[in-house]
Amino acid sequence: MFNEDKLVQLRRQFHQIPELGFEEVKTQRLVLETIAEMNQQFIEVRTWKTGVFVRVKGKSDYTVAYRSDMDGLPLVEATNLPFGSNHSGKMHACGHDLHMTIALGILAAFSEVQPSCTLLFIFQPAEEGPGGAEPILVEKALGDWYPDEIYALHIDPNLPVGTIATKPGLLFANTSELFIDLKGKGGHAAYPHTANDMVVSAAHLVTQLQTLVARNINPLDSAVVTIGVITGGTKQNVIAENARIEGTIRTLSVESMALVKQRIEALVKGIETGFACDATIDYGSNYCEVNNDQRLTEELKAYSLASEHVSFVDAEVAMTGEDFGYFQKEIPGVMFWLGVDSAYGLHHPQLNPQEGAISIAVNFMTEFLLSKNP
Ligand SMILES: CC(=O)N[C@@H](CCC[C@H](N)C(=O)O)C(=O)O
Repeated sequence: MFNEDKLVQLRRQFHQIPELGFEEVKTQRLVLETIAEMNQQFIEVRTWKTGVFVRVKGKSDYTVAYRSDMDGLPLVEATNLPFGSNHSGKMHACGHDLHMTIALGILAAFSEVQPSCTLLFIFQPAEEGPGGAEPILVEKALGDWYPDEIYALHIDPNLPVGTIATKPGLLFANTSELFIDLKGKGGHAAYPHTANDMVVSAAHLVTQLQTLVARNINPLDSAVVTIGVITGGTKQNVIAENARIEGTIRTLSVESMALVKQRIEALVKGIETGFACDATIDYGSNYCEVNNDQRLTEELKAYSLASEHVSFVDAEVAMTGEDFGYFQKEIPGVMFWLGVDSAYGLHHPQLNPQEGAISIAVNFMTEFLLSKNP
C-alpha cells in the first residue's frame, strides 16, 4: 500500500519526464521500477512497446481491467512548479502523470490483498496520438489476459477535488486529426504576380473551415473543427511556397464526422481552384467515441453515491476524445471524470491539478474493485 507522500512523490517523478506517444521509455522504466517495489506474490508483468500490462491473479478468473494512459504533450510548461518538466517542450498537460500514479496506487494495494476478481492494469502509450488502444486490440496484445470489464478515469480541472462524474452512453466525441498541406509557388515579396502565396491560401482556408460547423451541422447536433497549428514560409520578404494547417475534428456521431470530412474536402478543392495551388489532406489518427456501458455505469454511480471518499455528479457529453473508446467497442466499460480543481484547464501550459485527488481516487477505486465479486 502506498501512502499519500509516496503517491505525490511518484506523480512528481512522472511529471518531470513527459514523453510523447510511443516514446515513453523513461516512463515505462519508472512504471516497472515502481511495480518491482511491490509484493510480487499475485503479480505478473508483461511489456508491449512502451506500455506495461500487469495481471493480479484473483480468486476467480473473471477479469476486470483498469487502464491508464502514459504520454505527455508537446507543450512548454509554464507552471513554475519546483517539479516542472525536465524535458524541454514537453509537458504532462493532460494529467496522465496523475493517471499512472493512481493506477500504481491501486495496484500497490492489490499487491497486498488478493482481489476476488483477477485484475488487469493496462499502462497504455500514445493516448494523445497516434493512439495505443487500437493497436493493442488489433495485435491481440492482451492475449490470454483479455478482460471482461474495463475502467478508466480522466482528471477534470473544472470539478472540485473528491468529485466523480460520468454518464451512461455517449461521454466523449468521435475524433479525427486533420493535416492539410498547401503547395504553390515561392518568389520575391516585391513580385507577387510571379508567385503563388500559400500564406494567403492558408489564411482563407482557416477562415472557411470556421464556417463549416455553423453552416453544415444541425444546431441541435454538435461538432468542432479546431486548427491548432498553422505554419508556412521561411522569411518575411519571401512569398511562401508551402503552408500547413494542423487541427482536429470532433463530432457526436460517425455520420456527422463523414459530413464534416466531405465538406472539408469540398472547401480544400475550392482553395485549390481559387488559388491555383495543390493541396493534400491527411486525417491522421481517428478515435471512436467513448460510450459507457449502461449497467456498469449505474453500478459505479451507485457505488460513488454510497462512498465516503467521493461525491458524484452526472456528467454531460464532452467534445474531448479518448482512445479508451476502442476498448469499449469490444469490452463493456466505464470512463469517468475525477475532479482535480485547477484554475487552468486540460492542455494548458499552467495546468496544476490538486494532488489531494490522487489518494482519493486510489482509495475509491481500490474499494470499488474490491467490491467486484461476479
Ligand atoms: C482527453 C484528451 O484531451 N484527449 C485528446 C485526444 C486527442 C486525439 C487526437 N490526437 C486528436 O487531436 O484528434 C483530445 O484532444 O481530446
